Amino acid sequence: MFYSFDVIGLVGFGDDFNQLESGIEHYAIRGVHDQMFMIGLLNQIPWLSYPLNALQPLSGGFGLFKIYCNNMVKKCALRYQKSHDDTPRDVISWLLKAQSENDRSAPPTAKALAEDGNVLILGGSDTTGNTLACVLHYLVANKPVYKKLQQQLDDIFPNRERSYEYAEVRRLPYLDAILKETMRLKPAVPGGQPRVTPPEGLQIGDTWIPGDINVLVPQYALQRDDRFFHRAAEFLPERWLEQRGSLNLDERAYFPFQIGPRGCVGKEFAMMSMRIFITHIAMNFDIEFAPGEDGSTFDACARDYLAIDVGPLYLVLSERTPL
Ligand code: HEM
Repeated sequence: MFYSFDVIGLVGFGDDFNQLESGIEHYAIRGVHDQMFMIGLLNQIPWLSYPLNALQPLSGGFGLFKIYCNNMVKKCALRYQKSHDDTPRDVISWLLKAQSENDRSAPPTAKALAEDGNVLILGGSDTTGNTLACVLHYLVANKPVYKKLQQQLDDIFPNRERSYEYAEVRRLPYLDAILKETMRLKPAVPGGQPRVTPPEGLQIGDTWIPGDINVLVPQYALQRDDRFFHRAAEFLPERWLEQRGSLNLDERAYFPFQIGPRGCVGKEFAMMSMRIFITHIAMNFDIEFAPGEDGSTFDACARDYLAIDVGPLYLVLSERTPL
């Protein structure tokens, strides 16, 4: 979790949350986590979030998070004003550049830019962090899968870290199959996001939905449905490889990043960040459940707080012997 927040802080603002280094959860992130229940609830009642957000004392820890992000956006603006860098190294500075060039993709106001800062950190952190925790859980619970991944990495990188190249990792189908299968069973946004039907209403198959109605299509339910995925409850990375035809009955029911114009803008970045994390762990460490841990509570207790919320998972990592 610390990893994903630090990475998105760097990519978003050019400044990380220093969590990996300090080992301490940043106060702004703790603010978000303390209010996950409320964030999940308000996702179902969107109109209520506007007055609550406007009243700073009611928005509590989440308010602190927003203040922190707004300050980071201002810091980026000062830095950009000084440098007018043509090739900035963080997303907010790219948006500032777009604003200064009157590009049509630029956020129209300072408030919109600040909102982009919040959404970027929220969208790019717990999603990736919780998915990675789920990947580790499935890998430890499915030893042969982990061993096979380690073997493939050893074959490609005979000198491990010294020969590591992301371009090779990107071309590793088995790794992507593991990530895809994890996101099928534990999608980071499990309950879907609300959409409004067009004013004239919508006919879907035999079902008529009137206009201006909030609808949700929950990834979690569809991606575990036996009508679309044979042996849907099982973790089977092979379903994305050699057994694709026999195990995946209808892949249109798979959409962990959503689809369409409001789908995840960070999809490629998320995949890259997760590939890098998992491959470094697998190359360098063997993993076991910690004494007293069997992963069952972690597996059973994931909750839908807009992003998936997973409990603690206690693992022991031991350094692998050199090749
Ligand atoms: C495993 C990782 C991730 C998953 C599964 C995921 C999933 C999603 C989903 C399902 C949505 C659509 C929400 C909706 O329907 O309204 C979304 C939106 C978004 N995601 Fe991701 N995401 C991930 C990582 C990231 C990362 C790393 C970033 C940033 C670099 C990011 C940035 C965003 C943003 C900004 C939006 C809002 C897009 C908009 O409203 O137009 N996401 N994500």
